[in-house]
Order: sequence, then structure tokens, then C-alpha cells
Amino acid sequence: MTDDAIDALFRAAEAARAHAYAPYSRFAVGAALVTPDGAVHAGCNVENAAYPVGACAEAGAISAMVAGGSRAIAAILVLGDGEGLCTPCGACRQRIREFGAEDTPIIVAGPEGVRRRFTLGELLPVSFGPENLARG
Ligand SMILES: O=c1ccn([C@H]2C[C@H](O)[C@@H](CO)O2)c(=O)[nH]1
Ligand SMILES: [Zn+2]
Repeated sequence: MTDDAIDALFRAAEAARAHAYAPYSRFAVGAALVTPDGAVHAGCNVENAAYPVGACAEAGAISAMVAGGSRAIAAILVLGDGEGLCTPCGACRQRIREFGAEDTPIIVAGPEGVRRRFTLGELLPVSFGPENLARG
């Protein structure tokens, strides 16, 4: 990925994160993904008074992608907060798996910029995906 492409994802995640609804955790997250044809979709976390009903930023970005007519993630960037790495939770790794590939970049950022790059294969090894259900 070019620096410009990563920059565009960072800015989209930043804009989405500004709208995060996280009154309970006070941990705002933004996520932005790019499809193979270059479309960028973003999402933020949306919490709920019934805590388990809250949704992650990555889930929002993926919903926006599917609603926009795309079904492939070329790369995804997650922008969190704090000192640590805001890597996608287990459920979101599986959500990314549905539309990604082993080598799909998952870029973890903080407010100051990119912190670390992973691939989906690193974060979700030996995964189960749509191919497992393919019938010949
Ligand atoms: O990758 C992550 C990690 C956490 N969260 C959200 C879920 C919850 O609203 C808050 C604290 O876990 O951050 C995300 O949206 N994405
Ligand atoms: Zn998640």
C-alpha cells in the first residue's frame, strides 16, 4: 500500500472516530477499509446501555461496505486510543475474514498515526471461512 492510501484510511477512520458513541467505555474507535476498486468505507463503535449489544467500529465499516455493494476488503485500518495496540477483537477478526484474505493488511493506529501493521493471517491463523462451506 502506498503512504497516500494509508493516509486516506487514517483520515477516514479519524472522521468516523469523531462520531463514536462510547459513553460507557469512553474508548472511541474508528475503522476504515478500502475495497479493491479503491472505495473507502468507515465506521465507529456504537455502544448501548445493554452493554453486550454495542457494536465495534470494524463491524460498522464492514456494514457500510456491504451496503455500498462491495464484498472485498483490500486493507483495513483501526484507530483506537491509549498506549496499547487497538487490534480488532476476535469477533471482528472473523468479520474481516469473511471479506479478506490471509495477506489482507490490518493496520493499527493511534491518534498520532500508524503504530503497527499486521496481516489477517497473523491475527487469525488457521481460520474458518467461506471456502470451508463451498460445495463442489
Ligand atoms: O478493535 C476494537 C476494539 C474495541 N472496540 C470498541 C468496543 C467497545 O465499544 C470499546 C471498548 O472495548 O471499543 C472497537 O470498536 N474495535
Ligand atoms: Zn470487534
